[in-house]
Amino acid sequence: AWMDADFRRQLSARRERVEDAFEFEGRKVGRGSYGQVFKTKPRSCADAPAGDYALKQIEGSGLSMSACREIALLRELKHPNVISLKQVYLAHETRQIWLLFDYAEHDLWRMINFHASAKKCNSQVSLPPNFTKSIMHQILCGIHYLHSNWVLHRDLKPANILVMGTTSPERGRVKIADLGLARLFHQPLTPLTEIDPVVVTFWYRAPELLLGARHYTKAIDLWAIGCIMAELITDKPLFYCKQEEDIKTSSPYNRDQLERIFSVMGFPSQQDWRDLPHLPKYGDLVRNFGTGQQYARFSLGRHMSRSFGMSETSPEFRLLSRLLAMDPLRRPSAREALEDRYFLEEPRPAADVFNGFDIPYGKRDFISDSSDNKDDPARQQQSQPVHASLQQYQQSHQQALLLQQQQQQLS
Ligand SMILES: Cc1ccc(-n2nc(C(C)(C)C)cc2NC(=O)NCCO)cc1
Repeated sequence: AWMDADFRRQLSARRERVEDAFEFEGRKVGRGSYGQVFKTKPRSCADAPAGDYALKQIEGSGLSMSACREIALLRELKHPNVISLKQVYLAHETRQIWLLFDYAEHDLWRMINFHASAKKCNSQVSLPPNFTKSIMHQILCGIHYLHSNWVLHRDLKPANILVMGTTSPERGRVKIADLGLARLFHQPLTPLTEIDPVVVTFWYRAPELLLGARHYTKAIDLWAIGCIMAELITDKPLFYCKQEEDIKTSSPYNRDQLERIFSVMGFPSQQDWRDLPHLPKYGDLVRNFGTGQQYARFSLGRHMSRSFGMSETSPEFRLLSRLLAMDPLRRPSAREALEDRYFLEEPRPAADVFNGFDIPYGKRDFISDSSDNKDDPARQQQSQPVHASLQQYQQSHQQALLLQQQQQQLS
């Protein structure tokens, strides 16, 4: 052994063990190919400040490439809208790696599902008028910070946008994370067969990626942010596309996903996207879609006004259509998006996206070990029956309303 045995024994005796410092038994809130995440509190003896933490046990053992990347990346990054790594624990006996993060009670995937269910049950959930604007502003601030540090996210989607809960001092603050599985491979053309066969959604993938672009770019992240903005407005994935379970494609070209994009956006003309013919899969595109005449009457404006009564002249729509430019060169940078009129006019974006309103969403459920991993959000399944938390919300909200009415009658 390269170190003196006695010295090693001393080090090992002094090393803080994660199980001594934190209580996490039976408090698993997430699991995927990346490992598993627990909601945890520091034990009284630990020197961590009180409050909830997320403890991530990284899959595999020893310093894997992905563990190295995650630690090296996160320890350099510090921004209010990016998840922050608090501590790293190396369990030498089991060669396990544990990462400690601040705990985020909510994420956009669960929040949007909650609103979609509420709409289906025709029950109203009250949210501040600047809710979407506040969330968009903080996502763009976080991505602007990452992009200025030359960090691309590569897998932005609602499940990766966390929001701090009411027990956190940062109530209602957005934290960009990567709970991911696509994080393991940088090349956009990695055959999905190599990635865990969990269903990967293409709904947020920019058209150039679907047409074989070889490198991720900042513009690819901005496209995904446009998709998230539309979903926050309508509570539906803009480019929702049914996909066969455990899609085992090795090609980046996904005809159904492209078809969905064209049926919302229309088909890009030569003027819209000059470099389109230079993309690797342009031949497949022409073979499958010809000149795209069948999409001539479709446009984002038509889709958003018909499906949501949104005006094509509103600042909200204008920013959305800038983010969803088919040609990546025409999409704004994060900074240009932040300077858009949408964020300058009333109501202004708020630091607490809930703006002091009650937070209607339930807490995360604990995952028992028996249930298979169908629960992880990457499968776009619901871990908690959303209507359960909806009922809780209605009951608590109902009581508050009754109390208010009684008080008004009394006064
Ligand atoms: C292998 C690996 C996995 C996740 C990350 N990663 N990257 C980021 C950004 C948002 C800074 C880009 C955040 C993370 N990691 C996490 O968000 N970890 C907490 C839940 O797993 C990096 C590398």
